[in-house]
Amino acid sequence: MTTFNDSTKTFARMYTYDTLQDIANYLLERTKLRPKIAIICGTGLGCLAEKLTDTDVFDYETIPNFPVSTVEGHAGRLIFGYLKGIQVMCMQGRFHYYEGYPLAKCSMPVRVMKLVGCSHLIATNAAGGLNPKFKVGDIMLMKDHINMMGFAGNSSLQGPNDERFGPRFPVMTEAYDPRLLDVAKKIGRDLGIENELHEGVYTCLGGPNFETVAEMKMMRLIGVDAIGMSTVHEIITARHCGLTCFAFSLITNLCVPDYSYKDDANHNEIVEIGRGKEPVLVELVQRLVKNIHANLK
Ligand SMILES: O=P(O)(O)O[C@H]1O[C@H](CO)[C@@H](O)[C@H]1O
Ligand code: HPA
Repeated sequence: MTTFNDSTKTFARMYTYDTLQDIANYLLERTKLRPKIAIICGTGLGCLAEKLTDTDVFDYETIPNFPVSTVEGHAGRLIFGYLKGIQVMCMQGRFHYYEGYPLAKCSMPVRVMKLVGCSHLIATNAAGGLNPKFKVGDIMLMKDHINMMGFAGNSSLQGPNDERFGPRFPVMTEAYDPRLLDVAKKIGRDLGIENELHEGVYTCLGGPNFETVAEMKMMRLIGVDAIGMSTVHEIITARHCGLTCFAFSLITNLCVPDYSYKDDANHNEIVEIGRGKEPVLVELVQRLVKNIHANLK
């Protein structure tokens, strides 16, 4: 019988440094672009990738050893291109634990980004707003996260550690780069959206079910502001291999810890909210990319 731990270790062994280097080489041999900045598009946020110009596009199924996206709102393409003249690589569609992929597999594209030559990761997601100040359509800049799945003994870094990626015990105290957080807040003020922009703590639950009222109450008690089903393991993998990280959540629904609240979360609406916020999200990411590029060493 295959146990949870066996399959996690199997995937960790499957995505060895050499296998991931082969994937990176496959891409580098097929694009002339050498981006330093990688972007992961969350549910309904694929519009960011549509803004790239002069692109080289790789459908996930054409990349050796790459998983495929199975979720509505995640196109399943890796795109190299220019965002307002700056080279980026963009995942239009990510992998989630509830799709049946172990966390190491969900976040293995982050190591490919590193091996392609990226130094920065911008991760985006759709999330349920638990902080009562949040409204649907607001943006929460991720200041920190609580790794609930890690508490349960599940990590993208489980299994043998390859020091070429990073240390066995990586530090997570500055998982989200404080300078980029300040830059994003300034961009928010410049765009006049400071009233819709918050900072907060995100958590990733395994999904695919949304939360019970009791679970929401518990999350609020421990300091969570927004709940999703992604990003945390990507950031952990990215920090492990030395990428500078920035992430934000688009609040697509409210998590109201009250049995009388009847407006339940719904995936189709979550996708639509993301699409509706396209102009402001694209502008935020474009300005952030410009700032990162200007400060590259
Ligand atoms: O985190 P992203 O990929 O944005 O997607 C979020 O939206 C989906 C639920 O509608 C879940 O997959 C959740 O994680
Ligand atoms: N809970 C968990 N994940 C989510 C939610 C939510 O309310 N909204 C979008 N992703």
